[in-house]
Amino acid sequence: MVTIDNLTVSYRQHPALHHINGQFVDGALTAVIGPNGSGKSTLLKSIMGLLQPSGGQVRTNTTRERIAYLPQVTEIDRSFPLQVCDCVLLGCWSSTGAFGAVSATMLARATAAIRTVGLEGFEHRAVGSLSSGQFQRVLFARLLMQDAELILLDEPFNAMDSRTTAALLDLIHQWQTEGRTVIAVLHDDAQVRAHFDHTVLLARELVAWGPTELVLTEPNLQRARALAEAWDDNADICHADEVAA
Ligand SMILES: Nc1ncnc2c1ncn2[C@@H]1O[C@H](COP(=O)(O)OP(=O)(O)OP(=O)(O)O)[C@@H](O)[C@H]1O
Repeated sequence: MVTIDNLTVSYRQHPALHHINGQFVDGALTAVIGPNGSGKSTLLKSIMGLLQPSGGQVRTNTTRERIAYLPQVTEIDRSFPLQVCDCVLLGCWSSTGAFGAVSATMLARATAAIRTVGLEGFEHRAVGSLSSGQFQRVLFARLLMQDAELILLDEPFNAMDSRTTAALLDLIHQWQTEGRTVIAVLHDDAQVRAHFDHTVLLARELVAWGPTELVLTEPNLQRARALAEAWDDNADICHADEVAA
């Protein structure tokens, strides 16, 4: 469903991803891991089409409407006055449109999604009044509404307690049984080993991609750390991969 083809993505001509190649397994749970600044979020944003490659391409055989993307919680502004139920209903935005009416069926689905993530009774709470764990559950309920084939999650368990993490991991496994493809940026190796069959290990370049037990080896992890430490953020700009004007 998603093929990465010699992908280079740069910010101000400094590559955050450099000549990445690989294919995500359809219907699998794949973790994307690597040291800080290794290009994990950049990969997800590139798959979502939010960033323009400076070289290569991302190929997906699904439509944009069937891809769901959950950014890092720090990138989401929840200061606007929105109730939990309305926030969850935004998940079916592609079928209602910006000003479309919400049908009784959609409302029932939203209520069911809120129940599934353990937030029954919170339907009319303002999202700004929720704890970060409760808000993450709301965002997962919104993902449930989207009925996506491909789900991209950027550090979904960051700062979540173990109960919330376990509940959200259950949902991710449920998505897998429904045949959905999940790609998640994660930091916890033990969690990846326990729950994700496939792993992509990045350090701006690709260190390893394949079955988790073959990727998360000490030599691979050491190589990723060494590459990250050797990286110079103030290096000269890279002209080699400039997009032809
Ligand atoms: N909008 C931007 N403008 C300039 N540089 C950026 C931008 N976004 C990311 N970068 C840089 O690109 C590199 C890769 O960033 P990215 O966020 O993809 O890494 P990451 O692996 O997700 O990091 P982390 O684990 O810390 O979240 C970093 O050096 C980062 O500073």
